[in-house]
Amino acid sequence: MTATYIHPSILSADFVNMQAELERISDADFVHVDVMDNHFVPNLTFGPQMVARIQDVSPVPLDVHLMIDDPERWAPEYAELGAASVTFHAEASADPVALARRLRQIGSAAGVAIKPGTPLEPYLDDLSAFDLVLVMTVEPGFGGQSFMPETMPKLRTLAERARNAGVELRLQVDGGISADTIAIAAENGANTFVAGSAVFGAEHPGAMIGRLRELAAGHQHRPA
Ligand SMILES: O=C(CO)[C@H](O)[C@H](O)COP(=O)(O)O
Ligand SMILES: [Fe+2]
Repeated sequence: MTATYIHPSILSADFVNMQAELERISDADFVHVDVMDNHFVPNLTFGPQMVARIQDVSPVPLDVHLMIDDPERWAPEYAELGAASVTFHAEASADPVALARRLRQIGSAAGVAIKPGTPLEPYLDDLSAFDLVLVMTVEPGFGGQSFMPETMPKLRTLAERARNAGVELRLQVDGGISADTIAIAAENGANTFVAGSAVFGAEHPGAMIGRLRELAAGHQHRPA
């Protein structure tokens, strides 16, 4: 059975009590850290200094999601501060393959993200350049939005292309993932699940992480 990974998004955490919030999700595989610059998306979170402090105190490794312009300028900083994976948006990058190579050289896993309306085709021949592909299941910018099922064919195509090419990829979904939607994403090929409001809004985040993991594992993608 392929591993499934649950990444709570701290976008839905209490920013003033970040260390305590990180402790609440210590059962997770990774913590998903949304960096927004108010240019690439109409929202603003934090930058490298805050992420470095999160890296210092987090009980689980960091999965950084950069929703920023000019990732060539900034993404390497997040790899250098020790993030386990750094994912930048294809729409914002001048050369996604070159940037992924740089991130790997620094020592982090390299991820590329695409918005719901962005076609997959330009990247399908370069899958081996990446460790992770993030298919956004909402328009990036805000937590608490509804899952967009129309993104699922892209995920399925990606899963099939990666398998046919023999490329081991983490296929990540982000946006609207909950106990109601995780099964459909798993069935369509996702193995790495970001969940913000579903985890931090739960009475017991650890129990919700366990439940999401079980649901994902029980609905794994079956190749056609
Ligand atoms: O990248 C993001 C938004 O752009 C967040 O990771 C995502 O929205 C998580 O929040 P939720 O699970 O509540 O949808
Ligand atoms: Fe995210």
